[in-house]
Amino acid sequence: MASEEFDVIVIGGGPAGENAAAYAIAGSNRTAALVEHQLVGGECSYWACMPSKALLRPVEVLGTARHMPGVEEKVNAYGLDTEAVLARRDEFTHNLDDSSQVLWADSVGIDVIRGSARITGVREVTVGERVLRARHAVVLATGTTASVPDLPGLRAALPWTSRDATNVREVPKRLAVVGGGVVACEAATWLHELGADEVTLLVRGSALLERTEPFAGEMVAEKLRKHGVNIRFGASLQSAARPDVADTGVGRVHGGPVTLSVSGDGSDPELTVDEVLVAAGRTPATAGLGLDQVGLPDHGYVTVDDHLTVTGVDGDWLYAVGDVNGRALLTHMGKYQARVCGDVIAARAEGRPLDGSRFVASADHGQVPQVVFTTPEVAAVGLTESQARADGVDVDVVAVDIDVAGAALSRDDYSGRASLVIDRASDTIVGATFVGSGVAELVHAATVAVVGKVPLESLWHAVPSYPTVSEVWLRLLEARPTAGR
Ligand SMILES: Cc1cc2nc3c(=O)[nH]c(=O)nc-3n(C[C@H](O)[C@H](O)[C@H](O)COP(=O)(O)OP(=O)(O)OC[C@H]3O[C@@H](n4cnc5c(N)ncnc54)[C@H](O)[C@@H]3O)c2cc1C
Ligand SMILES: NC(=O)c1ccc[n+]([C@@H]2O[C@H](COP(=O)([O-])OP(=O)(O)OC[C@H]3O[C@@H](n4cnc5c(N)ncnc54)[C@H](O)[C@@H]3O)[C@@H](O)[C@H]2O)c1
Repeated sequence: MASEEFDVIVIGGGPAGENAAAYAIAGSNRTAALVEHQLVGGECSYWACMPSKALLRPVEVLGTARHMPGVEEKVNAYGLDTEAVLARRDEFTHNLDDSSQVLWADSVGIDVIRGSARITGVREVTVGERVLRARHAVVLATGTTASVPDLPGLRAALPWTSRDATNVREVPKRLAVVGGGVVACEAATWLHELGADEVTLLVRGSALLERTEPFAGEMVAEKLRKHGVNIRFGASLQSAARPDVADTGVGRVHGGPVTLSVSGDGSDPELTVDEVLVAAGRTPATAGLGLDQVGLPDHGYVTVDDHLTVTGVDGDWLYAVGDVNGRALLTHMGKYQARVCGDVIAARAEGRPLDGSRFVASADHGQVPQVVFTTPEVAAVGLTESQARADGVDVDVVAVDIDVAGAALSRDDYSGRASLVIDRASDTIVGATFVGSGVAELVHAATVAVVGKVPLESLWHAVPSYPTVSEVWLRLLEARPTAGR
């Protein structure tokens, strides 16, 4: 077996892995290998964030146009042009060709190695016949894959996962979606608009988007229902039967009708659909990765400290960034961790102390922003009221409808709501949630306030421009009894 040496070896070429490799060698003559067994760019670029947002943007634009006098008269008779929407999606995913990402890797001095990697010893990674040795660090960035519950008949029915939904080629007319989380809500939104006439969400809990403020899930549910999506809460999938299964490829209907057995919500116990999309969370891609070779459990999320160093392994050489550490399953958080991790590797390689906040992934703890691109959008950062109370924080909560001039101007049917969770002791915001059209771009101001621990007294002087949706900040501050008085 050939043996090669690199300063840094990264396993997994998704957004987290790419950034960890780039930061670890930036401005130095260190070498890095990035091992990828599918496409450089990872789940995000080809099967997750990029295609899903490319599919959702036209839905939002059409929704706005349909509520804008002067425009609505021109568009109301039409739906989306499915072919054009899918073609634009394919442009964003580069038709599943990663050559531009590989060129970028090359340009920053990263060697891309194709193949499936596994750890075979301390600082040692094996890819097929090649044994790679790391002088300084090995970074795990293998991400997650879609979880498909082990229910009778379900896996045999070849259900859709998020990859099929984002890479849709053939829109099923009757669709069941298992789950009520982010993937379920977003996918139901675009698939319904692209022509899935009968969409049923099977949600085992009692709310959508359970990790957000309750009003967010309620507003998304209300809008989905208004658009004709059937949401069954308390509905538990028991089994699936698909007599005519066909492996037609990603994004195509996988055979004949599927009959689902559903219990718990008192509604029809049998549901027959053309396709079932399982959106029931993620499984870390650690099975077979050789974690047991270094004394770690051989599956599950990999636990790290705030330097992204894997806990339970001596020598500070093994790191894990992105989805695989289970801290925050979001691209921007994986890339943030990667920047911290790369800086830590560089500092340790150069014998510099880890002095300063740049070397600590502090935002992972209660300061995570997220945008859910549903109709309406949900944008949130930090803690919800219930999370803050569970953490023992004494909080005030203010919530107002987004009823400002900027909102009314942006579309005629604007309806939205915003809330702040305020730590009474420090008079700072520990959480913020916005629901409404276009709120995706509103959340970063809240992130700055949360991370910067900006006192509300100071925020009173951060004057939102008129007429913008951001004016809701003023309404929120006014809604707090003592604000600015
Ligand atoms: C439908 C959907 C939509 C999403 N939308 C958003 C969004 O809008 N915004 C957002 O922030 N997040 C979104 N996410 C989450 C986001 O996709 C993930 O958080 C992100 O991809 C994680 O990046 P990563 O680099 O950790 O892992 P991944 O992107 O999963 O990349 C891991 C890479 O490692 C490779 N790999 C795995 N094992 C090995 C091995 N043994 N050897 C070699 N290579 C290996 C894989 O092939 C893959 O390329 C979405 C997720 C889904 C499912
Ligand atoms: N816009 C975004 O930021 C975005 C978009 C999509 C996905 N993501 C990320 O991807 C991750 C995965 O998304 P997701 O929607 O798959 O997961 P999720 O954790 O958000 O939701 C999973 C849903 O499936 C349900 N569920 C879990 N196990 C089940 C079972 N056995 N039977 C029936 N229902 C079950 C849960 O109750 C929940 O409703 C999320 O953590 C999210 O952060 C982000």
